Amino acid sequence: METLVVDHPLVAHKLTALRDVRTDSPTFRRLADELVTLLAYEATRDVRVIDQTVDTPLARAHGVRLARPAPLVVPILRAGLGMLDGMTRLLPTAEVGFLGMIRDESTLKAQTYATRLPEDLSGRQCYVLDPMLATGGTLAAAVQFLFDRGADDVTAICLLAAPEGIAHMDEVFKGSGRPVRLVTAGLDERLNEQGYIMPGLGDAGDRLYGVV
Ligand SMILES: O=P(O)(O)OC[C@H]1O[C@H](OP(=O)(O)OP(=O)(O)O)[C@H](O)[C@@H]1O
Ligand SMILES: O=c1cc[nH]c(=O)[nH]1
Ligand SMILES: [Mg+2]
Repeated sequence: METLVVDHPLVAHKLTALRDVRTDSPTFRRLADELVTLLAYEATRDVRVIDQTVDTPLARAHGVRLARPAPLVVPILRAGLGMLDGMTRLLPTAEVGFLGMIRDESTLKAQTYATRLPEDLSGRQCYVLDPMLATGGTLAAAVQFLFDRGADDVTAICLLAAPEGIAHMDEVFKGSGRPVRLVTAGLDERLNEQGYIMPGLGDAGDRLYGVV
């Protein structure tokens, strides 16, 4: 998987604050929101545009506008919802589809419990939002779901990733002929025995929305 770890002091500063066990839920939400906007700037570098001219008060200028169909942003519930506003602030004309997925904490297998997306995703650029790429089971299932509906261009935006998750994505999608990109604020060392990213930031969904 083509992976970009965004190397920027503001991203590193916000990620450090996000990791801090003392960061409360309102602050965690704000930091996740700010971080995704910075990551989205890099993740949308290849967003499709078409030429357009515009009349300034002085003359005609050549520019671009976003191509159609509009990009599709797909937050993975629940934790990915914490990244949606930051993403659509940068890409206000994007459409939004929803995938509800949960990882069984004993088997670490991902289960899909909700889907609300267009049936046909041919020709759509898709941006998957999920703060954590741990074993990669969740992201692999999400990307496969989008491919099955015809998407051929998928970029995942994650706040943190583990090497095991990236390796899993490489394994699942190698030779698929459909490239998957990852843009992340940090690539951590490893997973622990419970499948948590180390040093990580804990359970992103719980830190955003409370322990369930
Ligand atoms: O790479 P994986 O090993 O599959 O783990 C990552 C997934 O786990 C977390 O979701 P969780 O299952 O905790 O659901 P939640 O967002 O409702 O908290 C996280 O937001 C990812 O979706
Ligand atoms: O570290 C992890 C791994 C999976 N899900 C999380 O929220 N955090
Ligand atoms: Mg969770």
